[in-house]
Amino acid sequence: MGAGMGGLCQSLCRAGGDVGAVLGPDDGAVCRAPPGAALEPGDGSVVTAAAEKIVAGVSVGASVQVRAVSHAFGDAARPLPVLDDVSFDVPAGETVALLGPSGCGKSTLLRLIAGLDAPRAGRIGVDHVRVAGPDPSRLLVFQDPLLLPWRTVEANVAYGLQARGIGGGEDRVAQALRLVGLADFAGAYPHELSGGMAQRAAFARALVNHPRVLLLDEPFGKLDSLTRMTMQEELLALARRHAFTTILVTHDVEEALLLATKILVFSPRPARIIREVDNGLPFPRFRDDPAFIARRRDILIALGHGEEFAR
Ligand SMILES: Nc1ncnc2c1ncn2[C@@H]1O[C@H](COP(=O)(O)OP(=O)(O)OP(=O)(O)O)[C@@H](O)[C@H]1O
Repeated sequence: MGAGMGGLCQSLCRAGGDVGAVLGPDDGAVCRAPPGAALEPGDGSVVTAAAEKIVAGVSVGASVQVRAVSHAFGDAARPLPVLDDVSFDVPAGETVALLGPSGCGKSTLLRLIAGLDAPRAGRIGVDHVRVAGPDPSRLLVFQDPLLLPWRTVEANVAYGLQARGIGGGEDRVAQALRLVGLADFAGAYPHELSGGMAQRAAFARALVNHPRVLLLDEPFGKLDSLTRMTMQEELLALARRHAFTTILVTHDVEEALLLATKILVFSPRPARIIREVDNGLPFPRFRDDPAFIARRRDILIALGHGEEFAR
């Protein structure tokens, strides 16, 4: 993704806010209004302001509000509580990392922000507008690239646009492939790609939709450590240059510290935020920086690791 990323900010950035209720500042109240219902006046102005910025070419990510979100699977007789009163904000253009034990509820939270499921309690907003369902401005990228094996890279990336009936997609597809450094592999099939290239294609498939919020669920989890480092650097460059908002689920504390401006540490299921780390380390960040090491130790201890493993 390093090459060819310049000059694409305008194309990546467009209005894509949901039409729904407005979320206010940290009121934390459990939402009883149906999705799409206005909770407070003034919703239109937020979207309009964002659209104006985008037209002016400044643009970019959307802010995300998570307010008193609780969620459970199962039914009333046998509920499986997964999220417990989770609240946080992600300012537009920033990267927040979610860390926590396996099975605590991180992916569930991403799915709720994506609008694939509705929280049982609480509210989620994008630019203070309530999330009422999935939207191409908020996209998930998974650990597994999930490419369609019978389609070329280009056709995989174009798939979402075609499904939505968006014409003139060729330029957008070419742009997205350039952005992730796969321009020369547009005609390749997934089986001809390395793991890293396949994951780049998955990123291109998201970027072609001009997302304002990228939801990344352990996106580098299956890559070897060197490819992983390269992809981390490339994601960082991409996110910083284009300023989309990123919410990253990872098990890798160093990855969180390298990429995120804020790190949220969750308890075992049902996930509660047990530690919030403001990661104001300047870029470029170095793993051997004493401040980096201190934060790493702090987070590992919050995750329940003993002193000897936290060093
Ligand atoms: N659709 C579902 N129906 C029932 N239970 C589910 C569903 N999705 C997830 N769960 C359960 O919810 C809990 C949280 O799952 P989730 O995938 O959100 O955890 P996670 O923190 O992302 O885990 P990991 O880090 O291992 O990926 C788990 O106990 C899981 O079995």
